[in-house]
Amino acid sequence: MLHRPGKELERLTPAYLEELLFDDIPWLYQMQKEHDAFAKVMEDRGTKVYYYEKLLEEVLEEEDVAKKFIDELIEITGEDNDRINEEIRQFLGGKTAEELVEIAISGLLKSDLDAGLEKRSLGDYIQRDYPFYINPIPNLYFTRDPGAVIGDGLSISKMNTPARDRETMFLQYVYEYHPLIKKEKTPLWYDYKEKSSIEGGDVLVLSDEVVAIGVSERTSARAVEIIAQRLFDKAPVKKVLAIQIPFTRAYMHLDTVFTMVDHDKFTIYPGIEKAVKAYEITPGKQGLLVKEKASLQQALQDVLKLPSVNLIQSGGGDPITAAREQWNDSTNTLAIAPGVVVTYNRNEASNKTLRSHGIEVVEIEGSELVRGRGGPRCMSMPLVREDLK
Ligand SMILES: NC(=[NH2+])NCCC[C@H](N)C(=O)O
Repeated sequence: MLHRPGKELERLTPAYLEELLFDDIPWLYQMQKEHDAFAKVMEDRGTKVYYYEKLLEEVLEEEDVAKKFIDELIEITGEDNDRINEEIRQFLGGKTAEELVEIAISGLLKSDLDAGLEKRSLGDYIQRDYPFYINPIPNLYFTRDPGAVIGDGLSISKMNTPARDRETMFLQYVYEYHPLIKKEKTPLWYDYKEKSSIEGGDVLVLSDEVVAIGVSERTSARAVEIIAQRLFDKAPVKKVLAIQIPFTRAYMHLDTVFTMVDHDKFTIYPGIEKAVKAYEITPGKQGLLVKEKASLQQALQDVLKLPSVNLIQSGGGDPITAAREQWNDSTNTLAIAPGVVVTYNRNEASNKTLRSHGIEVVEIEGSELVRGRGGPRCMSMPLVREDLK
């Protein structure tokens, strides 16, 4: 599942970059071209691509669902002013499903609504100096993060920052109402209304029995415990590998520094190797058993029952190149088959290293896409994985 970047990106201004988790403003026209090419690369390899916005639109064709959606949208984005909320409700109620989705993603400008509104209450006169009633959500094209399919179930993330909350609410609607997801057969591993945060960029399904989860700036140790217990109870998952990485913006999720590229090969940003800690979690008689492992490499060998694993360092051996390319998502590879990954073409040294280890590297252009700080893996959410055994 992908989301084609849209008007929400054009609502970024320097004043709101940080709050909206961006470092720069992309050029939308070019970005969409890059994104279309990304989708095509996957389709050419036999992947069926669904678009988040389309699925949501299909769900909102149903009048009752749209009504509930509008109520919830107002509840989570809402103003502290009942009359304005009522105006927003009326305004959104008159929109088609397609228009509603567009507003829910790209936001609602005060100026779109305010014309003709007569000021009555104190709250009408005094408002926060902010252009939106509903925020744009420019991070939606990182579909990896609001959820993760693990086994035959779905985890809907509790995001760490308010800037991304609404993305998970969309996923909840798709889960709840879209026939593509057979809800009765799809257990929910995590719910976006829970307290402890977990984001999909930290969830790496390593096999049908092993899931690695990053403990990071975005995902808490507590969330890992909660989801691990549920997976042990109801999924075929037997082991969870918790991988602790430094809590910092440059690598907000595990998949910005570490991804799986083949059955026994991983790529890792060398700048974090010393700081990484790995813990093996298994079900015990009274709760979870947690064991600290000697190294990440050892941990991977053990949990995957492999005689050896290869950690391929990104950046081609030079620390400056590695750090620069990590910032541009060299390590955020998307494996579309064992030993075949999609990456940005700009990360020349890292791509070359992957190739020298026998990995097939499918390059895409990403000069605009990269500005949101995410690569091919962040920009995709696998719904169904083939059985590779
Ligand atoms: N899976 C990922 N690494 N996603 C990257 C998300 C980047 C996004 N701007 C954020 O900070 O949330």
